Amino acid sequence: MTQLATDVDFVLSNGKTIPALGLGTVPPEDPHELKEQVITAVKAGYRHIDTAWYYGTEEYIGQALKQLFEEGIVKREDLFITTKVWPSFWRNPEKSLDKSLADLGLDYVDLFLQHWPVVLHGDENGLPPQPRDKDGKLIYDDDPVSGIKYIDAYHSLEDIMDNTSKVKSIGVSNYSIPKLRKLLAAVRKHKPVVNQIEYHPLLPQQDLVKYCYDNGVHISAYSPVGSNGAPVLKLQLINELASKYDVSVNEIANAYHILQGRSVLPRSSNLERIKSIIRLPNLTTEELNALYQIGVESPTRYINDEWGYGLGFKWWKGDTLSKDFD
Ligand SMILES: NC(=O)C1=CN([C@@H]2O[C@H](COP(=O)(O)OP(=O)(O)OC[C@H]3O[C@@H](n4cnc5c(N)ncnc54)[C@H](OP(=O)(O)O)[C@@H]3O)[C@@H](O)[C@H]2O)C=CC1
Ligand SMILES: O=C1O[C@H](CO)[C@@H](O)[C@@H]1O
Repeated sequence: MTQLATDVDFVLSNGKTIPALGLGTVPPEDPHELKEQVITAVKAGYRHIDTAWYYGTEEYIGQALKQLFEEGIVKREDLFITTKVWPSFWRNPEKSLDKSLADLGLDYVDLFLQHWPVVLHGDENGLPPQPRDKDGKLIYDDDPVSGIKYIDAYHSLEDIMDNTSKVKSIGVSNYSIPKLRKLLAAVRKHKPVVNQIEYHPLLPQQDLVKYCYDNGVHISAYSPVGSNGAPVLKLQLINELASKYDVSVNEIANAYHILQGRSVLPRSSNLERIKSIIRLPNLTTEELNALYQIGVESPTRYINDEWGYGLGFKWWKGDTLSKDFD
């Protein structure tokens, strides 16, 4: 019998567990749809929801959670909820967290992530999320290459861990090896337990994954099918494996991560899809390696946001900074 992805958990470096399959919540055109997506996912067995202040979807997730708790479908402690602080809110991550908690209707999150190792010039409410000068250029609060204020922002997450009960664990997202190296050297007490990054067969980045593994940082893979348009699902090998194991292409894309110890965060507006992509086919080591090899020749990153320039990632479209950035 095929195992279920919803039955798999991983242990983080602080001893807490993270469910392998998490629902992504980047907003669809109509963010109200998130409520039904979350209810559908939890009823199908998902226990992990990935969100962020930046997505503007937390109030709809909160409505779903309220209903699920009231109906007795799950209890708060059954779920693993992640939220994130956006770069423009870097001066006061606790305020960002408080807004997220209020919208989610929760008194704690399981994981609070620094969304990017970048500091943007927002006001005390993190607005605007993308501050720009009159020429349309992003306004940073430091130089994106040499500045280390992103580490100050991480220290604020450590303070929240120490002084409140609003988070169970803290971590990071979109950290490259050079950024992570600097952060790990500067951590006061609470190492990041997770690095959430784009990862799929068209974007192999074993060096970053190995660095995280060696340092006890769990990888959560975002955009597992390559985001909008789902380019990963068009790969011939993914389709062949789906036929061989009699599962959907999405389940192969998820299994690629889960079988290698990474949690994975698929998103869908299609309720049938959310429900049906929970099987975990037992791919062989050779098949996992073959999936990895697909992108080695010409890797493609689909989340190439401007604030990712110069962070030391390989293959960032439009990034003119040196690959040897440190
Ligand atoms: N930390 C970070 O900076 C980031 C975190 N994330 C997190 O990761 C989550 C997932 O990443 P995301 O970029 O949203 O996208 P995904 O890689 O999960 O792709 C979702 C898209 O793929 C489509 N899709 C999925 N399956 C199929 C299929 N079988 N056929 C056709 N289309 C399909 C979906 O369409 P449909 O709706 O029709 O199913 C949707 O448009 C996010 O929602 C967010 O929670 C994402 C980006 C950055
Ligand atoms: O989490 C995120 O989602 C958006 C778009 O997918 C990206 O900018 C951000 O990091």
